[in-house]
Amino acid sequence: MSIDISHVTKKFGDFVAIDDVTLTIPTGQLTALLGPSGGGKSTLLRIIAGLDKADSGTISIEGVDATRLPPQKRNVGFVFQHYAVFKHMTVAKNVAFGLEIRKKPKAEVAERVDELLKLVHLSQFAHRLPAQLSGGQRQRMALARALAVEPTVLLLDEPFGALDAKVRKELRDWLRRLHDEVHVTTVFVTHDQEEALEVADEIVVINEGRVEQIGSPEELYDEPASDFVMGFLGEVTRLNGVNIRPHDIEIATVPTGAAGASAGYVTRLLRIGFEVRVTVLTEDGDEVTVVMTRTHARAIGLDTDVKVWLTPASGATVVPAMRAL
Ligand SMILES: Nc1ncnc2c1ncn2[C@@H]1O[C@H](COP(=O)(O)OP(=O)(O)OP(=O)(O)O)[C@@H](O)[C@H]1O
Repeated sequence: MSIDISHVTKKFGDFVAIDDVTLTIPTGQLTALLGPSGGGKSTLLRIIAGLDKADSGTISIEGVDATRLPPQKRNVGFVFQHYAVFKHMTVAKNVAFGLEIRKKPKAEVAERVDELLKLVHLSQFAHRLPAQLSGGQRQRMALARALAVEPTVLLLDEPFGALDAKVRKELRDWLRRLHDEVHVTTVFVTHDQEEALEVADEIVVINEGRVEQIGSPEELYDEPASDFVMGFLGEVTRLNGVNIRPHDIEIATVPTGAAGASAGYVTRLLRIGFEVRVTVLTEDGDEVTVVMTRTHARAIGLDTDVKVWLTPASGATVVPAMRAL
């Protein structure tokens, strides 16, 4: 069972926001939709939720054809970046809302709200108003509210986007742990590669309305299918017509005799903590970035204007360069 998206296309006027996307999102996993701004991630999430209608194609959720179902019949919970909370209701009432409109017995609602507030570590704030919570606490409340009705699928659109870096990181760890406890199929949109790499079981890279690659964080990082994916999931530099990660280049101050070594001169050395970022202008005219430890740079006597030889480290990920960096 899963979310099956088949040949979905969505246009806004002449603009193709989602271009014939076919994709299976596995049950019980945490899947990230990752890509640059405007790539179509939110549109695809809204189509899964039923908030937007695809022009063509089908969506099935856990074996049920949801293509024509309204959002409230899809059994999905959502959380958006700026979540609309009921400002005049306490945290507990906000979480209870979905259950109360479904006319669940009072005792059952109270029990479930208690359980959910515990899960999101907000029990002591049950009687506060949302305005008396921090941004991170408010997003946790939003998640409890979305989980209250036991959705089959939880959809999160940049849920931590508006929070500062430290709180984002805390919530990210927390979301991972929460997911390990409840295992509800979760799809979240992010443009932050670090967030996706840290949290997701599976990442779907979306660009210009199309799926560029699907895989685990390791697969995407180690075996990117294109220079776009490689560049989006980490830093890249260009050496001899291939894209390569700066820490995957070996640098020597004496000729190594290795086939395909590129000779050049160090033009800049920048020390950042324990790392050194070295810029090398090769004889072929490439400006290459190499990242290494300070100790290593010192040991080989690296400095500006020193002549060096660059080779890809063995086992380095390299992808033919197709477009400008
Ligand atoms: N209601 C709309 N009317 C017209 N164009 C739209 C509409 N909604 C989205 N678009 C366009 O569709 C494209 C995809 O938008 P979408 O919000 O899905 O991208 P995204 O990948 O989620 O980006 P972001 O990270 O910036 O939210 C964008 O170019 C956007 O301008």
